[in-house]
Amino acid sequence: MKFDVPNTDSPSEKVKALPSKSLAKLVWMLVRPYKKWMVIIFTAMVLETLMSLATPWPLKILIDNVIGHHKLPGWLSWMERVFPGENKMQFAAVAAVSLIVMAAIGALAGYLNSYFTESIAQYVSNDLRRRIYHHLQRLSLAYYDTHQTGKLLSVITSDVSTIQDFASATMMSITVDFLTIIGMLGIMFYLNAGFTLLAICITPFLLFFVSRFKKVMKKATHEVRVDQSNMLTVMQQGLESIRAVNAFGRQELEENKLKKVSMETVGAALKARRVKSVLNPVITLIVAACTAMVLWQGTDLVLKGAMTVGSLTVFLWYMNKFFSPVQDLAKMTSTIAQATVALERIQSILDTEILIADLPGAEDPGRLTGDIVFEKVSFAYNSDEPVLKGIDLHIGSGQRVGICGPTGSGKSTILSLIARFYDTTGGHVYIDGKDITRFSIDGLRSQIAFVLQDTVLFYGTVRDNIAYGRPEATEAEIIEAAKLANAHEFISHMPHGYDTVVGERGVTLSGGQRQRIGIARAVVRNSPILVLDEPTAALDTEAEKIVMEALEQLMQGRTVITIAHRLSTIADSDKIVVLHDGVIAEEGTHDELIELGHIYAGLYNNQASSKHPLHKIIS
Ligand SMILES: Nc1ncnc2c1ncn2[C@@H]1O[C@H](COP(=O)(O)OP(=O)(O)OP(=O)(O)O)[C@@H](O)[C@H]1O
Repeated sequence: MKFDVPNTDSPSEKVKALPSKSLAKLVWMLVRPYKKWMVIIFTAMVLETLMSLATPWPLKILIDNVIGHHKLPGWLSWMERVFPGENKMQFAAVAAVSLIVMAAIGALAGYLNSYFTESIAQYVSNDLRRRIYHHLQRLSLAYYDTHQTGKLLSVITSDVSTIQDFASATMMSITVDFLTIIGMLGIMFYLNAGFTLLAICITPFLLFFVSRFKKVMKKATHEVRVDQSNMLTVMQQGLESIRAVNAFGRQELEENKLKKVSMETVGAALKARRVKSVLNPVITLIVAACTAMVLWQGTDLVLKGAMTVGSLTVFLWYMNKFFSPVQDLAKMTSTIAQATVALERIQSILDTEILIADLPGAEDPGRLTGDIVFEKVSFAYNSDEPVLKGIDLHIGSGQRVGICGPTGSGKSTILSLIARFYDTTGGHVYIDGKDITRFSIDGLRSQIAFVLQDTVLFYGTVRDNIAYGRPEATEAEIIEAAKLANAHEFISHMPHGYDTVVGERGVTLSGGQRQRIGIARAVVRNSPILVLDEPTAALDTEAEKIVMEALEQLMQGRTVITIAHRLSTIADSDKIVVLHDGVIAEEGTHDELIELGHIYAGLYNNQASSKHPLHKIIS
């Protein structure tokens, strides 16, 4: 069977509707594209319920009208016309056939029900995963300063799969159970109103139990999920840093960390289990007491001739079945609690405002020339600790500016502000005379290329890694970029050239080779502003020389801002800025600063003679 899948290919459209105000709204947003399927599912559920409700009636007819001697009820009098005479086995045959027909209709409805429910569950979890990831991709870096990746991963994987299970299994049975309860109550009233009231009287007690336990379950479930996330974080960090763990021989420490969080998860899960285990026996006892009452009183009625044996049998069947959906609903308390907690955790991510967002009317800047002005710029990661204090700086287009200063003086922070990884807490940054907050973020960042201390290689081919700077780059552009970056030669010697897979579990590259791929990536991006954050700091002299040659090619015709501890790297810059404690302590060309004979001069001379990195000397 093949059905059209609703087109939900553009999560960005939906994400615009966020933040979602309530869980119900979030659920509705998720299932809305599948309205047609929901109608099919609901119809199938009603049919399935009707067939299940009708199941005991052939038995009643057999007991009362075939084996017993009661007259057929009015609505079955047509059977006497169709099968005249005393051959009651024909009635039995009709009852038997009707059982099969009902089972067949029920089975078909069940098939449609689970087919579409499973489909919705799969598509909804796909939408949800993509929606969360889409949102995470656009959250400000400040969000990641306070949220661990392991916890976010656990939401995208475990919480989404909890919702999927809930949507495919639990939601369906809850609806069927509700429909069954309503249908049964109607028929039971028809059979014996008194007994039915007995069942109804007990229901509020059951619901009271269920709701009391639901609260406890939800709390326990929440604890379990938090502990599971912690566990994932510990494992992720332990495995990610496996080299450091081995180098320091701290395997046991890492195992103990896992042991601790793992035991906490077990503890929280056991708390939930205690609550869950009490619930079922209580309900089973109540149900048994109720059934015993009907059995006792019902037999009395049958003996007095006030009720037929068939009716009592059917009533008991319903009674038993009536409590089973109620019992199911109670059992589902924990599943519902898990789904609610999962949705809440998902919603807490989706409701996080994208801290750095396009302002209304933000425009694509087009090709910038790269004239950058910092005007009284202040910044603090935490409101009480300013990192930059009133920075005034002009970097002309095509200029090369070097920034140096002791560790923690705010050098990288200045670069982050240019690309709007963070927004200034005071003052403004202008590029080409326009406040950068008036540019669209994507447009602004497309004008900046970064080469950082350590180039991250993504799992994929060398070609893809270079094209990461601009996916539409042609093969010729990629090779040209690699040549400019002094990378073509070593790439050509790799087992599959540009098709060699690198990154995690791919071919391992040396630091210098990685940097040259990073430079090729920046060349391909071809943006007017180039940001170099200690691109050669991790390299030995030989590798540094090759990378510097490549960088020289890359810097041609661009505005370049370089952070360096090794002052020789920035000595020939058009301007050198010395940052100290969040303020610009000195500014000028190398010669001017040497002549000034102050901080820079002292450091340069010291470094030249002792080769000590700047930060060690200053701090
Ligand atoms: N994401 C962050 N959250 C909170 N504080 C931060 C964050 N990043 C940096 N800082 C703090 O801001 C200050 C400036 O950091 P920054 O990375 O800009 O310095 P830097 O001069 O580039 O240092 P380094 O030379 O070591 O790279 C430091 O005190 C640092 O601890």
